Amino acid sequence: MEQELLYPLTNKCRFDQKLDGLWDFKFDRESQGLADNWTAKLPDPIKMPVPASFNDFFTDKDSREYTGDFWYAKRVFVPGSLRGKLIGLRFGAATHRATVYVNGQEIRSHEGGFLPFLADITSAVKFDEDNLVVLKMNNELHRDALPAGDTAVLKNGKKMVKPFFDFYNYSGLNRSVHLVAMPENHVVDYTAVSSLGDDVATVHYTVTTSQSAGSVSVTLRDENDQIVATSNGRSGDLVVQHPQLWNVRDAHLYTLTIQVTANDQLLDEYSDEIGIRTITIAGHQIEVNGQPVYLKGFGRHEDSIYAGRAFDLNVEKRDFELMKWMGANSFRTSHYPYDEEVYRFADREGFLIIDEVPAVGFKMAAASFLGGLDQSFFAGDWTEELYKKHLDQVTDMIHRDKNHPSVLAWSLFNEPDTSSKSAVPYFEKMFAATKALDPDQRPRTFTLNEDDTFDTSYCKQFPDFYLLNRYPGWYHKWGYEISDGEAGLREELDKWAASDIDKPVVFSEYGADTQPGLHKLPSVMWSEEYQIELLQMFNRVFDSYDFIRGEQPWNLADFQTVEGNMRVNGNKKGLFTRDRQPKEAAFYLRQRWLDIDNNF
Ligand SMILES: CCC[C@@H]1NC[C@@H](O)[C@H](O)[C@H]1C(=O)O
Repeated sequence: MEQELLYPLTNKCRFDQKLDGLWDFKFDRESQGLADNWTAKLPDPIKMPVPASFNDFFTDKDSREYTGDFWYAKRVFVPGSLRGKLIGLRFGAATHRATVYVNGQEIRSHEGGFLPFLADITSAVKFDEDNLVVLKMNNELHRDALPAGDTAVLKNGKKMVKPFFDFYNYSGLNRSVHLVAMPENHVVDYTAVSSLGDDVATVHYTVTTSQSAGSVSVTLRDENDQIVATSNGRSGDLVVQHPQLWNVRDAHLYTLTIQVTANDQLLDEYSDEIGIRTITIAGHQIEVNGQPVYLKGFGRHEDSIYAGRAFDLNVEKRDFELMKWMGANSFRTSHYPYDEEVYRFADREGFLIIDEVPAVGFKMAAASFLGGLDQSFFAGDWTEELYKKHLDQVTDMIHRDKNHPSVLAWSLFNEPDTSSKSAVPYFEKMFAATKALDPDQRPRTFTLNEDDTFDTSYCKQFPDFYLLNRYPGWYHKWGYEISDGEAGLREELDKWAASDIDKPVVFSEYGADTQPGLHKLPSVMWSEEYQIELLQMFNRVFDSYDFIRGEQPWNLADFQTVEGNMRVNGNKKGLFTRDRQPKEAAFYLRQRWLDIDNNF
């Protein structure tokens, strides 16, 4: 569990320099790098872009599919003007695990490929010189790690991942690396939680500093840079008269500035943008500022050609323009926390985010799709170790993202196997352990997969609202049989309706693989016409039940998956192609969403 997760910035007290660009890179097929002292020098390295997944740059399959240890190295100059500060390297994401060395000294390790971590290198750094930064990384999948899978050893001795999920195991330094410097006595973390009155808002804040010395003052400025509230102390209330509330697709942000001073000297300053809003679940309504909202959006992936899972500001900008064009107002960070820049986009654009940890593949049946076993995942002997990593990553996700107004809810699993009682103890522990992590007490949930229905799931008691992943018309009752698919879906929803459950239901996945440009009249599966027919079926069902409060088809865009006889170079359920151009269904769904008000 990380202590330092604040987003890096440069100001009169702090220094932040991105180390994006070409790093030295080398596979370590024999896992000999440590023994051969690669922490001092990578022998015969190649150049590798950062941020990027290494996989798709290569022209040979052994390199693209490489599984095991691999190394990065870069010489980093540290200016002498930073002397006396904490010097750190902040990694946005190292997928899936890394150990950091500086000038040959081991600094720290980190497990989890989708959340940041800070390596404090103060003790190892040489000022006004180049410093050798080296990472030893590994991208194997295991049942006791997130995301879940296996790593096989082929007869030729080469390793191969066997994911229990379908997105490609893109690996590497997928997000930016920053050289940062902060005062020894600095702001480590802050929280800001809003409550609303009659034309007034109160932002209750807390500030954590690395040392108890010094006094803290907090200022809040509006969009015209006018001070609207101030307070002193490491916790307190900022009272804002006539607040400009953050609303869905009508975002207003404030700048919160924290200063730490001693003897009239400024020790540290940290600023961030926050939104004044509340999130509540009221019966079967999801409410923002007490107003019901209807979620229109997507499951997504951080995925694009060339750099794989790398965060790419250009792709993110295009994705937001597409989502706005569609009339969307939300998305799920399926199936892992995204780069921080994504949440800042959503804060500015007024999008709601369901923030998800990579607790995906917790279902052996998924593995059986890939030739695995078919048993209850949570009966496995790996769950104790898995739980520790899972809780660690939920804790860090909430710690990192808790101050974003865009974050609506936390998704603690994607499609876990809850059709066996063996899941219940794990869920009881996880939901109990995470209840108090979010100062804003946002709802917690998980997606119920195809096999975990109203009748078969043993874990319906846990989520604050429901996310349903349902695939009639694609994975079963497909093609001409889709009418039975609709009937079956209605039968299940009738049970939800007849039950005493009074919580919102959001459809978080549904869709059909669609080959762009494939047309057939009458339709056939994989045709553009069929994708529209499937969406029309689901929309008829959504419009029949008032407790359905959101629709997020799978996926915004086509994305890369493992090879398989059910995949045509990736998952094609996108409403847009992988190069972000619309399929016919995008025009159909856009028309529907433009007619549905955000507060419907
Ligand atoms: C029936 C499971 C559907 C599955 N759900 C998780 C997503 O990550 C996959 O892409 C999606 C699919 O297979 O299209």
